[in-house]
Amino acid sequence: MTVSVRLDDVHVTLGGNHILRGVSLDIAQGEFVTLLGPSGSGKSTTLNVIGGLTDTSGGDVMFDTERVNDVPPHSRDVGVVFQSYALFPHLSVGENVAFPLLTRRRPRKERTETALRMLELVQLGEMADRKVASLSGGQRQRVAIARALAASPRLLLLDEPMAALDRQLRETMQMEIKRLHARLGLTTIAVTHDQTEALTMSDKVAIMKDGLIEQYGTPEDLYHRPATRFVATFLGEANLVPVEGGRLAGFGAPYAASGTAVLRPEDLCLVGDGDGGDGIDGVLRLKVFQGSRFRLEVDHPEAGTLIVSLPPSVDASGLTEGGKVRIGLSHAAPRHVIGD
Ligand SMILES: Nc1ncnc2c1ncn2[C@@H]1O[C@H](COP(=O)(O)OP(=O)(O)OP(=O)(O)O)[C@@H](O)[C@H]1O
Repeated sequence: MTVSVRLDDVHVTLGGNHILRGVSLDIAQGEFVTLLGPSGSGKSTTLNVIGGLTDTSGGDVMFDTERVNDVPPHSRDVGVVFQSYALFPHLSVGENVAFPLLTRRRPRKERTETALRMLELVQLGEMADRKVASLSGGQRQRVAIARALAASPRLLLLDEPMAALDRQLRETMQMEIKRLHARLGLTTIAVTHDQTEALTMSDKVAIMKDGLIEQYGTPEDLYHRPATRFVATFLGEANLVPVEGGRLAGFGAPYAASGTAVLRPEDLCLVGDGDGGDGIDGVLRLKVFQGSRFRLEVDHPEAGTLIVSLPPSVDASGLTEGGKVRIGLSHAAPRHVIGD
């Protein structure tokens, strides 16, 4: 059975430094949650607190209704995959996967059968007898996941599991881990500093900054309704445009609240000459074709430098750097404002 996890006002002090300063987090049974944030924000420390590798100096760590602060790591039933994979190079793939069962003194037959089942789960069923040293990075990562799952943990923790892989392999593995999660329904908590990875894999994302959770929600929530400037700019590209007197600076569009409007590049569009006056004239500073979109940077005296995303099918041949470009708000643009 998998568990729900709750952190309630968790504090951690290491080497005299206050590293976690009151982290609270609610993770439902079967959810995939990612801790995302810049280097040093406390992501790994939070994961280690959940796994029992780091002691708390305050607050509660709950698995379902059980307080686990004083439960040692090996008694928490947690599977962990580290960035380094930490596999044993002198053992075969199958022996690596079976290792957690060996330490639990399970009989040989059960160890071999479970290892094979776990390897099939990560599509390495044929590789049980191979030496770890002969595997690619992506295969090693799968072995590490199979090993973490072998002892039927109640919870899976992934600490930057994709960091050592190249980009293409990382994207493949993100989808594989997501499929595996959908199949097993095991509560999973991952750490990453890669925002695309967080958005791709997670039911919910916790954005961390300076030992605190800045915002916790679904990827859509965080992207469309960031609570702070930090979240708006950390997760994807954002245009932060002032709203003064109920009007969006430059554009003049009416807004219900004052503060700073968050406009994603895809919330802006080109306005043609025939579309009437609903647009602002800016100067095109940069035009880049990125395959899935054109990315424009447009300077406007009141709205600032705006990043605009256009579909790749748009005829952009008439847009020249240094020339004038008229842009407006797309119909679907949300009117989201953050207070200052
Ligand atoms: N054992 C320790 N003693 C003292 N300070 C520590 C210790 N472990 C971590 N820290 C500090 O705690 C802070 C948070 O570290 P943590 O590893 O949790 O951050 P992170 O968000 O996972 O960063 P990264 O993405 O770089 O791994 C950092 O400033 C780090 O230097």
